[in-house]
Amino acid sequence: MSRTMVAGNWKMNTTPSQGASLIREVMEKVGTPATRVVFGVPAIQLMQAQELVAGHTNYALAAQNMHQEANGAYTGEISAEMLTEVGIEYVILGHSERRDYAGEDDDLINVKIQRALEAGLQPIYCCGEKLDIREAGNQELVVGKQVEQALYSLDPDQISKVIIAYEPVWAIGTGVTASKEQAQEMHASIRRMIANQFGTDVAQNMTILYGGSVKPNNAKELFDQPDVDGGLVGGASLDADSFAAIILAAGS
Ligand SMILES: O=C[C@H](O)COP(=O)(O)O
Repeated sequence: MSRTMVAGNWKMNTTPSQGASLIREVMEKVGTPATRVVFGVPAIQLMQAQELVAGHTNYALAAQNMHQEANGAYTGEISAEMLTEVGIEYVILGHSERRDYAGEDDDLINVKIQRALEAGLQPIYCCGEKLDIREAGNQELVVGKQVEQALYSLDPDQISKVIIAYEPVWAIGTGVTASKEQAQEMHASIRRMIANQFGTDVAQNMTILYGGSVKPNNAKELFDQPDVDGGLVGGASLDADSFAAIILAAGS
């Protein structure tokens, strides 16, 4: 299977009707995509959006979060099993906004990843350094620790279902994108870590996405890097023309 994927993370944007229009518009513009396309929609829209993508080759949905327990007295939360029962295939875990605003750390994210995998979801695991870490030149060290804590306890079968999204926090929603060299350097470093821990085959098959101000005008040069397999796109995924252009930039 090809490693390429373009995922949109709508965050807390779009009402259900706006979201349905956006999915329809993107699908109309792109047709059958050559790469996997995933819409990361707000929880309340998942079931309606699932009806729109069901049966369409290469389109799928991601939840933006889920709880680490299978069920129980967790008011306001959504479980992995609830997601899989309605046909959701992916879940975004460890996004920097959840780390910052909900206090999630890599130990918790590790538990969530295991729960997601048990339920049959593919986690899109987000990691990435803040600006002060980048300025100090410690990005490989810090991202390496995140990857180690969140993923190293997985078994070979589990890790083969994980997608990693490298998202430098300083590039998220800022309009400042990592250069193609910076992205490639970090993606290669993450892939090396995966190879060292799980073997070359696992590393070579792993999808590693870049996220952080991906736009139509920078997507191709980022996606052309040998270790950048596509993108996790925030702001630009809310505009059908922009998201369609980014999908097409990923090729196959
Ligand atoms: O999950 C997506 C990232 O947070 C990137 O967001 P952005 O494309 O708006 O910078």
